[in-house]
Amino acid sequence: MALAATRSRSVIFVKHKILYPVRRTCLFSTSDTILADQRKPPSKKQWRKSHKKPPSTDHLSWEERLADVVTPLWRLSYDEQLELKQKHQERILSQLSRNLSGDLQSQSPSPVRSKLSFPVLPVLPSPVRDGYRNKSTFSVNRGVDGNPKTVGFYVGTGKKGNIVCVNGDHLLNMPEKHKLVARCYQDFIRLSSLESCLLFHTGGHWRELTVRTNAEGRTMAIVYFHPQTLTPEEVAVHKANLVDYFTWGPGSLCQLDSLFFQESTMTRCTHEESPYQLLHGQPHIYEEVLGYKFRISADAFFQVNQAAAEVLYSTVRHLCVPNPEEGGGRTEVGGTLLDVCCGTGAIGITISPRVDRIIGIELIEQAVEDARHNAALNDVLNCEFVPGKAEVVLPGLMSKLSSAGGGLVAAVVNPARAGLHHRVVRALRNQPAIRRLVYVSCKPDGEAMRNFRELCCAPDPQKKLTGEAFSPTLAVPVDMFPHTPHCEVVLLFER
Ligand SMILES: C[S@@+](CC[C@H](N)C(=O)[O-])C[C@H]1O[C@@H](n2cnc3c(N)ncnc32)[C@H](O)[C@@H]1O
Repeated sequence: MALAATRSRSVIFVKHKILYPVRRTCLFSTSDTILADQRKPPSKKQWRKSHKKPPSTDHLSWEERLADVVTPLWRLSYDEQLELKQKHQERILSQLSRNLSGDLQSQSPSPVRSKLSFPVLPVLPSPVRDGYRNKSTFSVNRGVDGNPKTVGFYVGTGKKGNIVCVNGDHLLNMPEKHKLVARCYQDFIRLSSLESCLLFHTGGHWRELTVRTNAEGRTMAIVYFHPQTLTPEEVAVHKANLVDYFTWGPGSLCQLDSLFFQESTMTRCTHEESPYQLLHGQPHIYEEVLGYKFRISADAFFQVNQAAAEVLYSTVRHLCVPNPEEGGGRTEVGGTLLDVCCGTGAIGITISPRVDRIIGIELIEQAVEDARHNAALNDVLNCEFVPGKAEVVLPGLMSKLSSAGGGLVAAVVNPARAGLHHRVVRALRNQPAIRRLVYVSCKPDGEAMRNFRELCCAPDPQKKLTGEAFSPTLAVPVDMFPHTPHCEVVLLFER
C-alpha cells in the first residue's frame, strides 16, 4: 500500500486550526525544480493569490488524499497525535476561560496554559488505535476511473464539483469487515441493472451503505436507495436481488447478521420518516460496554469506538457521581441523575447503581425503545426514558422534579454537534438543585461553546438565565477517534 509514511516535523495550517505535521515529500522531480526556479518571479498579485491557496495535493496518490481527508493525523505516531489533540483541546478550553472572564478581544498566541482557569487532564488514549470504528457510512459516486458505481469516501467537494469517490481499504480507522461489505456492495451495484444515485434530481437509485459491527464481529448492513419513479413491485425485485446476493451469492462472504433497506428521497431520514426495512436476519446489533449489554437499532446512535466508549463512560460516571473508592472525594450516592440526549441509555445505565433514579431524554424513538429495553436487559430498574426533544421535554420535567422535592444529584448532557437548545440550557441553569453538570462534547469549539457561556455567564434576566452561574472545574479529553483531529471532551461544571 502506498501509505508507508515518513514522519517529519514540517507543519501546515489547515481549516481545523490544528498544526498538522506533514510528511515532507519531494514535490517535483529534479527537472521540475530547475524549471520552477527559472520562471519569472511572481508579481505581488500572483504571490498573494498563490499564498492564499491551500497546498497542492497533486503529487499525492488518491489513497493518500483520502487518508488526509478522513484520517489527517495518519502520518503521526499515536503519541504525537495525542500531543496535538492535547494542545488543541487546551487552546479551545483556554478560549472558554477567556470568554468567561470577559477577555474577548485577547486572541494572542501567547502560551495557552497560562490562560486556563481550570485543569485540563491529559487526553485519555483510545485502547484500540486501528480498525476501531464500529460504524462506517460509505458513499456511492464516480471513482478515479470514472465509474459511477464506486463505493468509498469523497475527496473533493460538491461545491467545487470535483468529487471523486475513493475506495477506503487503506484507511487506518476502518475494520476489515467494513471494507469487505463495501467491496461486495460495489460488486453488487455494478451487476445491477439500476444506476447509482449521484445527485437526487438526476435519477439513479443505489445510494449510501452503512455497516455496523460489534466487538464479536456481528455485522449489520443498511442500504439506502432512492426509489425515483419505480413502483413498489419494481423495487421489490431489486430488494430480492440484494438479499440473494448477500445471503447465498458472492456477498455471503460477509456473513451479514442483519440486512436493512431504507428507501429515502432525502439525505438522512429517521425510521419514522422512512422505515428501515429488515430484509434479512436480526433486527438489532448488541454491544457490551463496562459489563452492560446494549441493544442498538439501525436508527440509534452508539459511540463509534467501543473500547474508547468504556473510557468515556467511566470518566463520565466518575465525574457525575464520584465513588469514594475511586478517590473522588465525594461520597454522596442516591438522588436523581438526568441524562439529556441519552441515545440507547448507555451513560445513565452505567451510572444507575450509584443513584436512586435516572431520567433519560432522547429524540430518536428507536433509541428510546432501545434504552428501555437495555435497562430491562441489564436488570436495571431505576431508569426511565422519555421520548422527545429535550427543549420540549426538560422544562416541564424540571417543574415536576422541583415539586417532587429536590433529590437531583447531577445532570449529564451529551448532545450532537449542534449543541443544546437554549431552552435546555435555561432549564438546567435555573434548576437550583443541580449543583454538578457534566457536558460531553465532540466539538467544544462549535455550538457547545455558546452553551458553556450561557451556563457560566452572570445572571441575565433578559435571556431568562436567572439561576446561579456554573463554573468549569475540570476537563478530561478522551480520544474516541485515533488518526483524526477529533476528540471527545468531558467538562465538569459546578456551582
Ligand atoms: C452524541 S449522541 C449521545 C448519545 C448517548 N449519550 C451515548 O453516549 O450513546 C447525541 C444524542 O442526542 C440525540 N438528540 C439530538 N437532538 C436532540 C434533542 N433536541 N433532544 C433530545 N435528544 C436529541 C441524538 O438522537 C443522539 O442520540
